[in-house]
Amino acid sequence: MPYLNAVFHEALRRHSPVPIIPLRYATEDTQLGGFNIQAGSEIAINLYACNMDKMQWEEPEEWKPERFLRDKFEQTDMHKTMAFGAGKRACAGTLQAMLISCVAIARFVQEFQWRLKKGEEANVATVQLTTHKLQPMQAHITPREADSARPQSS
Ligand code: HEM
Repeated sequence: MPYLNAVFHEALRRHSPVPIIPLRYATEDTQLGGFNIQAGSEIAINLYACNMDKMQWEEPEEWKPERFLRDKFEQTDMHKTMAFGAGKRACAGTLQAMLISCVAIARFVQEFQWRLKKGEEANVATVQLTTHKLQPMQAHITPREADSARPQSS
C-alpha cells in the first residue's frame, strides 16, 4: 500500500498531530544547531514550523502525498516529519499507530464512498496541544456497491 502510506505521512506532515514536541530539559551547557543552550533551559521543538519549512519541503503548504513515494525520496527520510518525536522518548506506539491508521483508512475507503459536505474544505481550524479539529468534519458516506472496491478473484 505505498500510496496509502504516503497519504498517511503527508497527513502527519501537513496536519501535525503533535505540533509541539514535549519539552526537553538541558542538564548541562551545550550547543544545538549553532545555538548556545544554558543548563536548566527548557527546549520546545515546533514541529508544525519544521514541517512547513520551505528550505526542507517543496511547496510545504500544498497537499502532496507523492513526496513520500519511493522514487521521490530516500527511505531514511520516512522520519523527516518527526511526527512521532525522536530519541529516547520517541513515541512508544509509532508502529501500532501506523498499522492501525493505515488499515482503518484502507477499510473505510474500501467499504464506503466519501464526499465532503459543501464548504468543508475550508473547515481546517484545529485546537489543543495534540491536534483536534475545532469543528467536526462533515461528510456524506455511502456504502460501495457490493464487491465493487474489492479485487476480483479469478
Ligand atoms: C498518529 C498517532 C500518534 C502520534 C502522532 C504520536 C506522537 C507522539 C509524540 C510526538 C510523542 C512525544 C515523543 C517525543 O517526546 O520525542 C509521543 C509519545 C508517546 N506516545 Fe505517541 N503518538 C501516536 C500514537 C500513539 C499510540 C497508538 C500509543 C500507544 C499505543 C502511543 C504511546 C506513546 C507513549 C507511551 C509516549 C511516551 C514515550 C516516552 O515518553 O518515553 N502513541 N507520541
